[in-house]
Amino acid sequence: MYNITLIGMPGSGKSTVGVLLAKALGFGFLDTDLVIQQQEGALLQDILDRRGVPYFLDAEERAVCSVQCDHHVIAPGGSVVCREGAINHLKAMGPVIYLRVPLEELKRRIHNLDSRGIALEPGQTLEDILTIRAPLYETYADYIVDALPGQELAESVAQVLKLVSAP
Ligand SMILES: Nc1ncnc2c1ncn2[C@@H]1O[C@H](COP(=O)(O)OP(=O)(O)O)[C@@H](O)[C@H]1O
Ligand SMILES: O=C(O)C1=C[C@@H](OP(=O)(O)O)[C@@H](O)[C@H](O)C1
Ligand SMILES: [Mg+2]
Repeated sequence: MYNITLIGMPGSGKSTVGVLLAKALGFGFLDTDLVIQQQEGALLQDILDRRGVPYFLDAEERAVCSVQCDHHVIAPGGSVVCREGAINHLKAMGPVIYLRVPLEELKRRIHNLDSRGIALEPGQTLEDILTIRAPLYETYADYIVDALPGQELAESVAQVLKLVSAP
């Protein structure tokens, strides 16, 4: 079994880079946000608004742990590192790559913080969750790819491609 998982903050490019990476490698692509929505029968933001963050994270863990695939690029939500069972399931499936993007660049990229389905407790900011999650992303990553502010998407894809091979 060989899959590649991209982790990182919302807006770091897991979904956008992931699908291009899969295309370049001839792999399948799986965005686990879509699995959550289908399993829960609701949109991400609706789950968060109606059930709260802990329920959402548990639902994400259930969805991620239900994934069984081979030769796929997997793009989980940024919150996947908040549940050990979820991130460990992905780690067992192949290498994990952290797309590390500076806070200012994340803020430039995200225009819909309140509707995008981010697991923010009331009053929490993007900076707050970056502070909590950065050490988790670094701990769980097999490789880290740094994106410079303003870096072209194609360059981010090329950086990841250099790290992975297609056995
Ligand atoms: N170098 C880059 N790498 C990845 N995404 C980029 C880059 N530059 C700009 N973007 C934009 O940032 C956004 C990343 O969003 P997305 O792929 O949904 O991230 P995630 O799935 O990690 O939340 C997209 O709108 C993408 O076009
Ligand atoms: O970081 C977060 O709290 C979340 C980010 C979203 O995904 P992206 O990281 O793809 O934006 C969302 O769907 C996820 O499950 C919760
Ligand atoms: Mg995504």
